[in-house]
Amino acid sequence: MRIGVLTGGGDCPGLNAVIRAVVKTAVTDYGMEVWGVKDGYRGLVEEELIPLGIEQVAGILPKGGTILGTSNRDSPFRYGIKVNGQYVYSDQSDKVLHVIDQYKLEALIVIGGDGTLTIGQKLSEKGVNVIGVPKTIDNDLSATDVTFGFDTAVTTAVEAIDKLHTTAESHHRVMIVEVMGRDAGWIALHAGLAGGADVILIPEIPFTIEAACKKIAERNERGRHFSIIVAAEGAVPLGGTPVTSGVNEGNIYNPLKLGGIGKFVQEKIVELSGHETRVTVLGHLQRGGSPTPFDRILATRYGTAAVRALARGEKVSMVCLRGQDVTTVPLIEAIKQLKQVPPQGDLVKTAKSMGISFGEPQES
Ligand SMILES: Nc1ncnc2c1ncn2[C@@H]1O[C@H](COP(=O)(O)OP(=O)(O)OP(=O)(O)O)[C@@H](O)[C@H]1O
Ligand SMILES: O=P(O)(O)OC[C@H]1O[C@](O)(CO)[C@@H](O)[C@@H]1O
Ligand SMILES: [Mg+2]
Repeated sequence: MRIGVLTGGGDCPGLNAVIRAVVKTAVTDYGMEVWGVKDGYRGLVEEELIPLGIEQVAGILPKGGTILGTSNRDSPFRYGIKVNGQYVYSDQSDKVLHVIDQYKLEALIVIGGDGTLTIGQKLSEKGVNVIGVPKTIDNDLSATDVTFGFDTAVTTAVEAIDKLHTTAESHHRVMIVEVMGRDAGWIALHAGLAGGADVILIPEIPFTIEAACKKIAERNERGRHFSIIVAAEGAVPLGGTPVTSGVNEGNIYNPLKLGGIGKFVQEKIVELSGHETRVTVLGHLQRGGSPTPFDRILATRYGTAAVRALARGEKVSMVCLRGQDVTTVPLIEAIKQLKQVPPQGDLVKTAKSMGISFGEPQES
């Protein structure tokens, strides 16, 4: 059996661990041949594929990023090419089928988030066998308990919060940490809880500055003249819209580049309370670096499970973690709905018991 593997969407730590596990399992356990597709679906349209053997994946387990490259723009169903500085779009999915045929690939393993997996589903409807592997630092895929990359991103954010704590305390400042999380506040919630934040702002719970300032004032009264606010980039002020920093050219599904919520909150806090405030935007630091042991293991389990699923004849599914077990779900189930933080869920309740404010209007 010959299979292809690609990585799509934003990169994250653990992609290489999946690629390694796919190749080692496919080659050693099943005698399969593996082809790596360069830069996500772009490589299938442009016919950029490389053979992947044991040698090619040696030493990549701890390496961040992806040896195959990735793209969070290229979809075969709406493929953009720049002509005279302007993107011109066309459906290149038949070209992709042709390339798959030419390389005699019997299946694709697509490692990505909701977008990459949705494209995988659409290709499967054209007859391609597709096994998805759920990746994203945002942890926003509902069919799995966890996506790989999330644990590393949270670890990076917690390290930053710990460091900001000491300087916040020394200078009696409010420190705002802006973390990623476009539609879901999982990184902010986990990092805020683990880092002992005072205020956590997430897309799922609209906030008011008044409530955040009340928390800061309460702390001041107790002699705690500093506070830590963790804000997800997609957090929304009550009655407002997310703060954006530009456009993602040619991306109709994610047309707006998020960013700037930290600065927005800073200006409002200074306006309302006069408290000295600083902002740190973690940005793509959260997507870089070596995966944590948890992510290395999860990614390895996902990679081996994806190959095993193909070997036992599965045609369109996604590997996922359910409790202690790695299993599979139909791919269509995996992309139905994003997983957001339940505002009444245990994690939010726990955070509230720790005195953490979510900036809810009733708090002010
Ligand atoms: N609902 C959708 N249907 C078809 N294509 C989509 C959809 N959503 C996104 N895409 C396309 O899928 C590609 C990858 O999407 P995206 O950049 O969101 O990455 P992803 O795989 O979802 O990972 P992540 O969002 O975690 O970075 C892009 O070309 C995007 O335009
Ligand atoms: O790399 P880009 O295009 O700036 O994408 C950033 C987006 O990707 C993500 O990291 C998801 O992969 C989001 O959290 C963030 O909004
Ligand atoms: Mg996406």
